[in-house]
Amino acid sequence: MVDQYGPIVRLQLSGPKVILSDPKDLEIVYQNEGRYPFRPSTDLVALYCQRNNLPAGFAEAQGEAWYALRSPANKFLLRADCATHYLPIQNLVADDFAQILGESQFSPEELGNLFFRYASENTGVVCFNKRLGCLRKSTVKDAETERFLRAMSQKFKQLQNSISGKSVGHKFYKNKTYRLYEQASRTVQEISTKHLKKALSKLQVEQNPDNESSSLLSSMSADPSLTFSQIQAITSALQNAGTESTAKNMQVLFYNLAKNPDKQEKLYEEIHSRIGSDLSLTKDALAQMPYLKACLKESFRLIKPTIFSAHRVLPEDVIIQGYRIPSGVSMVFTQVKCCKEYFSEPDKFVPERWLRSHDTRKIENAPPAFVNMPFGHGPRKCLGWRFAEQDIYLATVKVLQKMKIHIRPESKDCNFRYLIFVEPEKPIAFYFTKREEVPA
Ligand code: HEM
Repeated sequence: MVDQYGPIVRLQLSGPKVILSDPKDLEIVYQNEGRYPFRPSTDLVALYCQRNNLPAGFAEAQGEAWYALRSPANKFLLRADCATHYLPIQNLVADDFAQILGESQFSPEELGNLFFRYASENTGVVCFNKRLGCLRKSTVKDAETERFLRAMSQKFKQLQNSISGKSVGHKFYKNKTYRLYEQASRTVQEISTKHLKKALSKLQVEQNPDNESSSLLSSMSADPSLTFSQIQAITSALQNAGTESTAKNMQVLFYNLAKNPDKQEKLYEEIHSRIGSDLSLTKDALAQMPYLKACLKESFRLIKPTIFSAHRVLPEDVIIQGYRIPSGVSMVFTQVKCCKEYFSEPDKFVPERWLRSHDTRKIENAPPAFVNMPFGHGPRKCLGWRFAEQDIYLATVKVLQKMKIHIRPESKDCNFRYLIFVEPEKPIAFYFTKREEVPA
């Protein structure tokens, strides 16, 4: 539609929606979003909260209710070192992930699940200060963790059904989609409440004032203004928003690296020159890996939008491309057009375009600021973006230290679709070979 109608498109989809694709227009939207940016929530989640007399979850809350959760979470999560604090334990998570990939052959579906387990283990570490065991071998799997993972997947599946139009009835009565979503949400809530209570009481026993702000949980538990249910709302949001999103975007990066073996090799050389084939990824090593960061940035650029739900509804009317858009109309961002305008060979995976020049320390022919916004922007920007990037860097580094990433011919031209997050239309058939082996 953007190709056919231009940078602004009006759609009638259960109310008017405007699709924007020019980064300059995105800038106008963000400049006018106000103190409490309004991102419409999915109706299934809103209905679940309403029908169960629950307050709106963090990602669904609006106005002051949203700010009351976001502001204490920001205290820790906007710190530059919030994610690097978890590097030692998350290196171990990534080691497990790489080891599993190297040990067996997996079907594309099993691989998709493995990415999800990796991301879930990492959010577990942040939310509960512990390993949940999502990557354990089948013989020693923890029954409760398995129940938790099944319930999390079920929540996403039903959310996708509701968004893709496969379910309409949930709006009017408790249909199958709604019932499955409700049941799964209750299971997730039950298990995560147990983990959270345990983690907080462990912190009280071990209380060490010097350490108070070292983890998200200790920083929140040291904040007297936060109640248990507020802490729970924040950790639930991190779990809901941080697993599928990371798992799916990580697959996109692996796909781009597999399709571009020369870039993969260049990345391997950077990794090898900094930490060899066995060492852990440290904050200092990460700071010296510009190509790794460029690869992720380029992967985000190629696939954007990374998630489909970063809409905005503005508090006042706004003029965009000469049209008055009334307040209350939902605006959706897609950035197809700007790719063609601002990047040479826009369909190619070229991480080099994000590297800074040695002399000027600037990116040559830098595109406008709002061209690549994988985590959104402004006060409502993704709360876990540092974690997301770190999780993906860790997995990529640990896998490439030992292996090469390939895709089987049936996945060579994979199409991606946008439901809640970007995802491959069919699970991607990756396979991995040890570095010393000759690829199949
Ligand atoms: C590659 C992975 C990820 C991508 C691409 C992504 C992207 C986004 C985007 C685009 C938004 C909407 C921002 C806006 O409306 O301006 C968002 C919101 C959010 N994300 Fe992420 N995200 C990722 C991973 C994570 C992780 C790992 C966490 C937590 C550990 C997380 C937590 C959140 C939360 C809590 C929100 C809601 C923020 C709010 O409403 O105030 N995300 N994410």
